[in-house]
Amino acid sequence: MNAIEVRGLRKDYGANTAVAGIDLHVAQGEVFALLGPNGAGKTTTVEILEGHRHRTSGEATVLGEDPGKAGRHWRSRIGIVLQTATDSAELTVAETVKHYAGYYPNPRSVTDVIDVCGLTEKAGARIRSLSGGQRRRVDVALGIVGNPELLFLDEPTTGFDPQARRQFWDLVRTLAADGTTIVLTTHYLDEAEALAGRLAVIADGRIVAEGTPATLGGRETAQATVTWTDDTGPHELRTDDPVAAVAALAGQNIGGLRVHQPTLEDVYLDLIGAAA
Ligand SMILES: Nc1ncnc2c1ncn2[C@@H]1O[C@H](COP(=O)(O)OP(=O)(O)OP(=O)(O)O)[C@@H](O)[C@H]1O
Repeated sequence: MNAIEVRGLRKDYGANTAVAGIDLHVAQGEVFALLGPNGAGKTTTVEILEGHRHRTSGEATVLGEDPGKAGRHWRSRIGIVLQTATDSAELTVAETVKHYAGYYPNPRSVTDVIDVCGLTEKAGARIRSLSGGQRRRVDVALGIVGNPELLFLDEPTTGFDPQARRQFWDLVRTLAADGTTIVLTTHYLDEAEALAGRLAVIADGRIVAEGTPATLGGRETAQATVTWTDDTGPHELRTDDPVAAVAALAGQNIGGLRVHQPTLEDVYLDLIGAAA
């Protein structure tokens, strides 16, 4: 059974359509990323799946239940890390995590959660004394302390330094290896590429492409660009066969040889541009 099944999902705010009929599924144990520009409908979609917003129409099943009707037990099986940070500023990190653990029937060990989120040194520090990135880690700790089967991460690494981002990626991989299904929204293409098994791009409330990071938008068959310079000047060649193009240059007096395969970001920007 899939962790998430969505058919024809739609959300209107008055005359404004935020989600315009989305079909998607997320398999159990999968890391699935939702990409898209500001206002595309990612948060609305995810909040409907979390049971925090009502849909206008369409069908949604999350862990076997309709998120619009599911109750407390269902909620305890889901972890959520929202964009907005927690604010229990006077409590310490350990107190906050312990407090949240109390809401769940089957919580993880508070010490383990603090450790896996890289907060051990800050366990006794008050939340208000933490940096932005450290607070974000507390948000993640609160999202996973209930030992969720399904974890929603909404732009989880915004404000992280590069090292913290890598550590967070390791944490997501650890959770995924334990069998947690993860739905990630992000604006970082490298993050989606590093973590997601599959991803979908939303623009204007619709899914405009879906695939693996390697195949999204025809990336694996897209042309490469070979550039080089010789004594007549710079050259650029778009080709399906960059190996043959480079081989043809062997033995010639050239410099600055480069082969550029489209990155996930190139493909994404093309998709978004085409949808606009
Ligand atoms: N409560 C609301 N009332 C009216 N319109 C809303 C409401 N929430 C979202 N919208 C509109 O729905 C659309 C989709 O918003 P949403 O927050 O889902 O986008 P997003 O893809 O998550 O964007 P971002 O990357 O900026 O977080 C936007 O046009 C937004 O203005």
